[in-house]
Amino acid sequence: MASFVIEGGHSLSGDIYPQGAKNEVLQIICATLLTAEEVTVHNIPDILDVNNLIQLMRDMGVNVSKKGIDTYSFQAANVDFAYLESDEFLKRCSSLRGSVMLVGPMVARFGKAMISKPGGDKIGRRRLDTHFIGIRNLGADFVYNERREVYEISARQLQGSYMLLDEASVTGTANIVMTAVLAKGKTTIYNAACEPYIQQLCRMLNRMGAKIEGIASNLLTIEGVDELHGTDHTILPDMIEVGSFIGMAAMTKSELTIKNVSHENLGIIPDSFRRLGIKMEQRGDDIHVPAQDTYQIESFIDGSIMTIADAPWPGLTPDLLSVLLVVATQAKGSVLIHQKMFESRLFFVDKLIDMGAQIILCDPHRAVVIGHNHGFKLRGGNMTSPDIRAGIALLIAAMSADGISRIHNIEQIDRGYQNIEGRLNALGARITRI
Ligand SMILES: CC(=O)N[C@H]1[C@@H](OP(=O)(O)OP(=O)(O)OC[C@H]2O[C@@H](n3ccc(=O)[nH]c3=O)[C@H](O)[C@@H]2O)O[C@H](CO)[C@@H](O)[C@@H]1O
Ligand SMILES: C=C(OP(=O)(O)O)C(=O)O
Repeated sequence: MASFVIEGGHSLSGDIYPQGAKNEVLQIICATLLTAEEVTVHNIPDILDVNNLIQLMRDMGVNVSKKGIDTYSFQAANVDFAYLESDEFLKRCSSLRGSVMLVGPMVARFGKAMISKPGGDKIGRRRLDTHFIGIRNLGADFVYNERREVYEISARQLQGSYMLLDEASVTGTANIVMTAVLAKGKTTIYNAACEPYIQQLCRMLNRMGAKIEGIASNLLTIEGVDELHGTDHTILPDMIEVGSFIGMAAMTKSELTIKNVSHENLGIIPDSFRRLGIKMEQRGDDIHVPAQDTYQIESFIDGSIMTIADAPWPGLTPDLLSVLLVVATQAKGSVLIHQKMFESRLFFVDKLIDMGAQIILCDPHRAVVIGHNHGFKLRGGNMTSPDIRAGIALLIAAMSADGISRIHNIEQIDRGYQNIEGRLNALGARITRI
């Protein structure tokens, strides 16, 4: 288990480029299984989850070539079915959440797939009902193999269907879309997730020959086609990284320019930070955050205390609530952070409380933060990162704190943030990996 040692109290300054979006690239790589032709993907981040998925694709028999610093091509002319039956495959799948999205493309193109419990953050229950029900609606059979603790999925002829999803699941929608593109006839998915990740996936599939309408809405219509072709695709900048950098700048009183953010795909993210009083300016496609001595949390128009809550897109992504929470600890004023989707994502606040933050954890979903207005600095601490976004939030806390902090289990951060210490040290941070 690697750790970061952080010397707090240093401001940052300069330009930072967000990496490609982790949650988009996981979908896109899985989708390359839908064609025997070559698919080239640009702006792939060099992060643990993605590298694990690329290795998994290679082990499955996909021809993967590195074409440039962040460009890979994938050609799934053949897939090694013996490997898919192996314990090794199932073990690898259980190390990352994104592996669940292999099911849709495998069933659609080859008529069979296997799935064990996928990995990812341990942030509460993460059910797969939406995936299973949706893919079953298209005609696939799921059989549970008790001995191996896996589902074996098979389909002879997938048939398009109407479905109303029980929730707007991001990976669930991606999986169903990837199954439906090769099913016979028309599929309608209502209450579909519509994050930029899904929009990007649908646009790429259309370039491959799929017929998807309703992109960016929660009503997708898919006319099945017989086969798909190769294409080129560029991953969007990671909106969660963009938000993390906005919060980091405010918390460490830094002046940062976040470059090439793809503003039109950030949705409500910049405004959510503005509600905490953080000033920022859009300059072309960059976001400039000036150094700020203070930022004051807004109240609602009726004067009541601000609530920041997650919601399915175009609502606020749950993946930024940990960062917003940590940033609020040094704001002026109070805010209720309401994490509606996940039930174990707020427990990391104990560590912030140890560092001197004023937070009341009301229940597993809600925390009230009373900001210090920079009047009292957090104290450096010794902590373990429980999940990827708590990890980056703790890193931000440590960078703003007095003294030295240690964060253990930083593999959680490495899952989704590329060379984070190198990029932040170049701006003035003092972070050492040990
Ligand atoms: C690899 C990947 O892409 N992971 C992302 C994906 O995970 P993932 O696709 O696994 O998450 P889902 O969208 O399925 O659901 C996330 C959680 O929210 C709950 N839920 C979801 C929709 C809804 O309308 N109501 C509701 O309560 C679900 O029960 C679940 O507990 O989307 C999550 C929600 O944006 C993000 O946190 C993850 O980073
Ligand atoms: C929860 C996340 O990732 P995963 O779904 O891969 O666990 C995340 O990216 O914040």
